[in-house]
Order: sequence, then C-alpha cells, then structure tokens
Amino acid sequence: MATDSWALAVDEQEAAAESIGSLQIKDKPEENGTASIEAKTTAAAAAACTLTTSKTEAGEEDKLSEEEDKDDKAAQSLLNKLIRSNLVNTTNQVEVLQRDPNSPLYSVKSFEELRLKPQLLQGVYAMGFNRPSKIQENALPMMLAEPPQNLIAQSQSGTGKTAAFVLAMLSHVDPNNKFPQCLCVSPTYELALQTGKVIEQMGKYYSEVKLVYAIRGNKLQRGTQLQEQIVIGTPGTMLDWCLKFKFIDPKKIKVFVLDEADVMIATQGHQDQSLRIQRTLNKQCQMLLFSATFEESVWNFAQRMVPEPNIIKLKREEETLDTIKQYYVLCNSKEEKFMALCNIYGAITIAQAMVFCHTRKTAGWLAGELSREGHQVALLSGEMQVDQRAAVIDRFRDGKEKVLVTTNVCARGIDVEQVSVVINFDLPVDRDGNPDNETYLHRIGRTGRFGKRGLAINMVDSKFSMNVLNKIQDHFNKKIEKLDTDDLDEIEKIAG
Ligand SMILES: Nc1ncnc2c1ncn2[C@@H]1O[C@H](COP(=O)(O)OP(=O)(O)OP(=O)(O)O)[C@@H](O)[C@H]1O
Repeated sequence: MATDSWALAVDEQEAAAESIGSLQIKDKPEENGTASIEAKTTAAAAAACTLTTSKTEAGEEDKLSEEEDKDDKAAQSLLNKLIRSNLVNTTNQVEVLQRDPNSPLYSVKSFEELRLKPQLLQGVYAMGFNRPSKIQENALPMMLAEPPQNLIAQSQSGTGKTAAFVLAMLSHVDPNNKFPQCLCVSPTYELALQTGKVIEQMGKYYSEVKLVYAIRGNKLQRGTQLQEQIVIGTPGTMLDWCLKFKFIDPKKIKVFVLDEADVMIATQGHQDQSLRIQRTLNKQCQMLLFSATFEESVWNFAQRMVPEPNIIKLKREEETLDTIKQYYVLCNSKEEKFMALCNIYGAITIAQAMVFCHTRKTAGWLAGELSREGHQVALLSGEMQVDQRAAVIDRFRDGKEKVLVTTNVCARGIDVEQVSVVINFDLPVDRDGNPDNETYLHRIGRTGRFGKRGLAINMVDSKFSMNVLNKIQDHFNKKIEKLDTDDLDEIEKIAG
C-alpha cells in the first residue's frame, strides 16, 4: 500500500477560530494536499497529528467497489421506503424571489431534468439520492443557467445545500483546463473537509476534475501554479493563495461559493477576508452564497458579496423543520438535568445523541457522569486541536461513541445521519445573555437530517432559562412542548 502523508501543523489559535464538522477525506495519494476525485480511499489517521491518505491495491479496490455497490443499493432502497412512508419531507415551502419568475428553468422535478452531465448523474445516484430536495430543485436551475446567475440562498439545516452548490461547481468546470476555476470558501477547517468529501463522492465518475484544499497546514512551494479545477478552503488561506502567493489566478475563476455565511460572519476576520477574495474576481464570475439563517447582519454581508442576486429565502416560521419535535424539561440544578437525561435514555432508544453545554467545565463534568452510567461518550470542545476534534467527530460518525457532549464549537455544520436526539443541556445564549436563535437552529439541525425525524430536548433550570426558551419559541413561532421526564410513558410517546 502506497502511502503519502502530510502533517497538519495547525496552530491553536486557528483551532479555536475554526471549529466543527467531519474529517473523512477519501482519496488517493496527495501531492501537496491535492486530492483526486476519482480515487478510492483511506481516511484521516485520526488520533495522531497527521492526515494520511493512501491508495488501495487493485484487489482491495474491487472489494471496495462491490461493497459500495451493496451500500448504494441499500441506501436507495431505504430512501424509497422513507419516501413511501412519507418520512422524507418533500413539502418545505420556500419563497423564491427570482429575477425571472417565468423562467422555464424553474420547474425541475428530477435530477435528469437538470440536464446534469452523465458522470454527475451517476455520482448523484451512487450517493443514494433519488430526487432533488426543494433547495436543489429551486437553486440548481438558476446556478446552471447560461449566462451564469448569482444566487443568495437559504434553506433549513440538512436539506441539501452542500450537494446543490457542489453540483453547480462540478457542472461548470472545464476539466481540460488545468487551473482553478471554482473557489469554495467554508468558515471552518472541518467544514471545508466535509464539503471536499461531498465533491469527491459526487465527482467519483468525473475523474478528470481535481480538487485541492486551501487549509492551514497544506503548505505549497512558492511559485506553484495550481492545476486543480476546484479549490476549497478557509478564507484566510484562500486569500493568501489568491493574493500573497498567487497560486490561484482569481481572474480565471468562474464560480465563487461562500458556504455557511452566518457562521462565516460570526468569526472575526472572515467577513473581511471573504470580501477581499470576492474583490479580486472578475465581474462575470458567478457568486453563490448559502446560509441556514439570515439575520440582518447576514443579509447585509450577502448583499455586499453577491451583486444582482436571485434570492431563495425562507419565511421565519419555516426555518425550523417540522420533522424535528421540540420539547423542554423543567429541572432545578445540573444534577437534576443529568437525572432527566438518564430518564430519557432509560425510556427511548436513541441511535446517537448530541448534548450541548454552555461551558467546557459542564461538558467535562457531564461526559464523566454519563460514562460512569455506562454510556459510550465522546467529548468535544474548543481547546482541542483541529485534528483531535476531527478524530472525535470521525469516531462518533462511525458509531464508536453514541453520545457526543460538546460546547458551541460543534453546533454548526456537522452532518451525522444517525443523530436522532439533540439535547440542549444549557440553552444557547450570547455573551450578553440574550437568546442565541441562530445557534439554537444550528444545534437542533444536527438531527432530522434530510427528512429524518428528530427530537430536540431543552433543559430549563431557572427563570432566566425559561425566559430564554420563551423568546426562542416566539422567535421561530413554533411551540416547544413541556415534557415530564419522570413519566416514562410520556417520554416513550414522544419518540413514537
Ligand atoms: N437529493 C438528496 N437525496 C438524498 N439525500 C440527500 C440529497 N441531498 C442531500 N442529501 C443528504 O442529506 C444530508 C444533508 O445534506 P447537506 O449536508 O447538503 O445539507 P445542508 O443543507 O448543507 O446542511 P447544513 O445547513 O446543516 O450544513 C447529507 O447527508 C446529504 O448526503
């Protein structure tokens, strides 16, 4: 087995600033961190500070592809079942403000109708996708139109935004041109890797297209002229690669994607860096901006980033998914909250759960208590280095731990399908103690991914936190029901 590796010397400052997500790079040997989309894979050799990618031998590849075929079929049949049993949410209402509402491009009902390249269609179906989600159905025709159209798009967590813009990028690149043509900026190191993985999966049958990660730790030699068509990374490194090192010629970029705009502006410096990258691009470059939430500050940023946009926006009451049932539990102390959590675990079968705490101290305490109760617990918090965090998320994704206890650092972006319950052990508040609605939405959005059902349970332990809960409820105009965790029958009912 041939193995190349490159060390990720990410400093702690970056670790604190750049949170979240998954680290599962599946690709072939890398030169300077370059990943080829076609290749089969091995992942991050997690616990150590090294990201290792390796190529499998031919025999192993056959075995892998047989296994993948089996997985693909299983995924497709599961999805069909879900659609038949109406568990897949196909009824999200989106408010579409198009510049050309009469455009025939608008009504697309299947991936075929999007006229995707055959290689991409193959990739989409291999991922087990049968039909486009609402955001994909609405956004893709605009993104694939000629001449290119700009887009600002909002859709609920876990509804397929990433897949939408990945398809747009893969559709626009010309594989014969060996230079960067698409830039995708993600707010965090882990999210960049997670999106990169989607590009690799979707582009599996489009092997001429290559991808490179502009993330800290991926050091290129001065004078390098990148040959990869897609560059994905975090704003600081991307800006350096465009302006300081000139690895990328910004004038040749055809598509610029800014993902998770709300998370982006929450990190100091990222807003400015993104704008600086945007200014280096040609006027004709297509600008695409995605976010799950659009507070005023996000809108202002979006409008500065994206000129003459098409806009897909949700109404406020549509921001929370109906498939995620929301409850609150009254307690008097953190010990009581812990007992309530144990009661919930005693009453319902939980595939995997994420528990959010306000401080590292509470998270550490809770993880210890849960382990003592015999739960397989992982702890994730901001002081860990990015590679350690990625390793923890990887293990959780693989089901090695069933409960992930975390602080806000992990609230956004992580895509783990099996998470069926999210617990707000502490409700999200900002520095001034005001309800943090955006974080609430991102947290509960870790369950109920792509039409699955999910439970969000909020622990309320004071008048103050009751007030926070009421304000969150009013903000989204969605009732959060009371749950008595001493009544096992009642808990069982909510899971039914
Ligand atoms: N058309 C589709 N059919 C089936 N599954 C899909 C489809 N599109 C996306 N998915 C799956 O749904 C899950 C959520 O998708 P994705 O991560 O793209 O959502 P998102 O809107 O970007 O979420 P977030 O706002 O949390 O980042 C992923 O596991 C993805 O593979």
